[in-house]
Amino acid sequence: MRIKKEAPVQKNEELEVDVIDLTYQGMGVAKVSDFPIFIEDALPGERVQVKVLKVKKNFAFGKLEKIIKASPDRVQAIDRRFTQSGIAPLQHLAYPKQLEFKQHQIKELFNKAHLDVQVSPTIGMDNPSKYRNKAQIPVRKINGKLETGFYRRHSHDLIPIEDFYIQDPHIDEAIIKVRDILRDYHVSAYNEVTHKGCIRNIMVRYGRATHEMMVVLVTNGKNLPHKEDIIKAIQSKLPDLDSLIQNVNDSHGNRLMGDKNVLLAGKAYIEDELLDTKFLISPMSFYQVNPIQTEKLYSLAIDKAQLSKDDVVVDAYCGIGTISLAMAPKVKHVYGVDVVSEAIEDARKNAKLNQIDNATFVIAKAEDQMKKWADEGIRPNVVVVDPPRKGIDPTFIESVLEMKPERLVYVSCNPATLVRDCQALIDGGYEIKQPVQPVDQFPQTPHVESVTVLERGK
Ligand SMILES: C[S@@+](CC[C@H](N)C(=O)[O-])C[C@H]1O[C@@H](n2cnc3c(N)ncnc32)[C@H](O)[C@@H]1O
Repeated sequence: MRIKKEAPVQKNEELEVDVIDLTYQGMGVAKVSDFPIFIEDALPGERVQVKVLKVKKNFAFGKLEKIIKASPDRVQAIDRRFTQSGIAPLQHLAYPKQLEFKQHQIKELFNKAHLDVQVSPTIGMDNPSKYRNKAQIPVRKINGKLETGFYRRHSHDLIPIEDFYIQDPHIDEAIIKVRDILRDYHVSAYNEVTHKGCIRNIMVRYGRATHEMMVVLVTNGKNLPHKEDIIKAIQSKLPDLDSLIQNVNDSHGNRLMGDKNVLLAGKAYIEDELLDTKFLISPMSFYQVNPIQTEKLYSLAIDKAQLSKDDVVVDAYCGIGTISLAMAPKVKHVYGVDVVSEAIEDARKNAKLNQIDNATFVIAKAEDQMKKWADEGIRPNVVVVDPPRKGIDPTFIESVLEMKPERLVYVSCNPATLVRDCQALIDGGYEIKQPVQPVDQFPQTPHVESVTVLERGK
């Protein structure tokens, strides 16, 4: 007979504990008889008083009530709401320590997989705030008023916020202006319980190099009351706005954007520049959110690819062709693939915009297209991957092993899937000889970006 094990802590219990670690989500970890308690805002080395909020089978969540002994790495938090909303959950950790935490996280995951891989110190920012070039801000009604802000973590309760701390201030300013116009015209905010109300969220993109700006009003259905007046008011309050778009999203659930875009004013895209290359960016296309660090990240990826004039490169998960087009002038041909059709349409336009004629872009799942290219006999010397958090598909790895590129440059935003995929590539004969290089794309948050080079063994 199995005996049900009791958790050693109970809901609402008050405890004094030592914080021993930080989770990959940036929460402090304490243990009571080996049972982990995750505590927001607590740092390793601290002794804290916590109140147990929730007890699950294998762990509990605790609320930090009092810091009894503070870590020397603790700094004054800018605003409690940035932790509550998850905008900047590491704001209380000194920036150099955030960089160490990110390096350590990657190292630990490789160690756990018994892979002997070196990890270099994280490349950080001189000014680790106000860096984001994109915001997607939820809109809700609070106390009868349309508000913009961010959700409390693990909930859909909106906390009104005007200064988002990690976003370019031009974006914060635009959101306040648009919010006030929507209030003036009594446009309703979306209510996800009743599925009624008009504005679901406001997306803003800002080109750091070009200062071009796009505002997207995401609406629950086609109707946008007082459309013409709102367009005029936005143009008057944001005279330099380059693109105003309505995105229709009448889906139930958490999808941020719908499939249909209606151009309200200006262009259907904005332009920006990275590494002396120009890019058109449509509302649905992925574009890295920290342009200063992106240049460092891509320069590293390009250097580490050791490109030469006769090389054929595959850039998988290529988005609007950022890496492909920065590499194209150095090689014979680049093949890019992405599953989002708008991104590939942008990539093709971006090739023309930069007078690049040695890049081919395909709309497909990377795993399907790699197999097709392998079957067609395409044999790249270098494969670059920059996948979403879930990493690369096993069938993609099979095609890499068939194509036998000399190098695979892996740009990763999730060290857990990076390590899993590296393991599969190492099993297939690849080696990691150079240290993995983390680059801090998301200061004040626990997100970790890195570049790893896998070389084909002899
Ligand atoms: C992290 S972004 C990288 C984009 C680009 N390399 C850049 O830096 O701008 C990941 C990209 O993968 C694409 N994507 C997601 N799943 C995919 C799949 N199965 N096959 C191809 N592309 C995919 C997304 O559309 C997105 O553009």
